[in-house]
Amino acid sequence: MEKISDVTIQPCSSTPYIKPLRITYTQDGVKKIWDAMKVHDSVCVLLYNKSRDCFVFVRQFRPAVYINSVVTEKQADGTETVDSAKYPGTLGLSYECCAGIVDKDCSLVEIAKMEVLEECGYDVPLENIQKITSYKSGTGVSGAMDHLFCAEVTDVMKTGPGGGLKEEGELIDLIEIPLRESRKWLFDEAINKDGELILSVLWFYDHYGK
Ligand SMILES: Nc1nc(=O)c2ncn([C@@H]3O[C@H](COP(=O)(O)OP(=O)(O)O[C@H]4O[C@H](CO)[C@@H](O)[C@H](O)[C@H]4O)[C@@H](O)[C@H]3O)c2[nH]1
Ligand SMILES: [Mg+2]
Repeated sequence: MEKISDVTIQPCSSTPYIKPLRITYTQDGVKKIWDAMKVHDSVCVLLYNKSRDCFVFVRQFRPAVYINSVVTEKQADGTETVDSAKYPGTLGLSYECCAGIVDKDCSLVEIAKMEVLEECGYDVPLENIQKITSYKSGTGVSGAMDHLFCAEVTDVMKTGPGGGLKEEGELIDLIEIPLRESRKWLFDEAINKDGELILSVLWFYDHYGK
């Protein structure tokens, strides 16, 4: 099983955000091919606002969520289109913890702090940010590391509007979910959520005995 050799990695095409690759290798004497992706590692921060006993999440339009929620139509020139009258943009809205890619030369917790300020407008002291865990995500396709944190904030720490970096085209809504309503909300399958949000909130219940 673990006898891997002759590994090669070849690019298909590449962007600053993702790099699709074809990997060939020999496993237990059998030649194999696997198509995968290099992506950035990421940090993800569960925000709990103590002043109002609520979680603070972000809501964004995620193109990847959208195109995987609709039926596409193949055009004569080979492109695919989506009938947006039939499939509204709401299908691509996703609720997530504040999160960002690890693309700066500073510590993970410092990146977490920056993302909280950029996306949610809270200036949270580093000592209020605690590590939950790190794990491999998307193991079939990317296998990047996700580093999960939890930050306790108060209304006093809210120094800006959040909403993401306008110069990078980010458009982010802040959504507050009261702790007392969160269990039902967490398992409402009609609401698109990232798995790291569910994991972080379950950790919160366990850690704080809620
Ligand atoms: N991906 C991408 N493709 C583009 O074509 C593309 N074009 C521009 N961009 C820019 O990249 C930046 C990405 O923003 P973040 O650093 O905040 O990262 P997120 O997209 O929020 O992703 C995080 O949160 C997700 C949900 O929890 C997790 O799944 C990820 O692992 C986790 O990293 C933005 O400035 C965006 O304008 C693209 N980004
Ligand atoms: Mg983000």
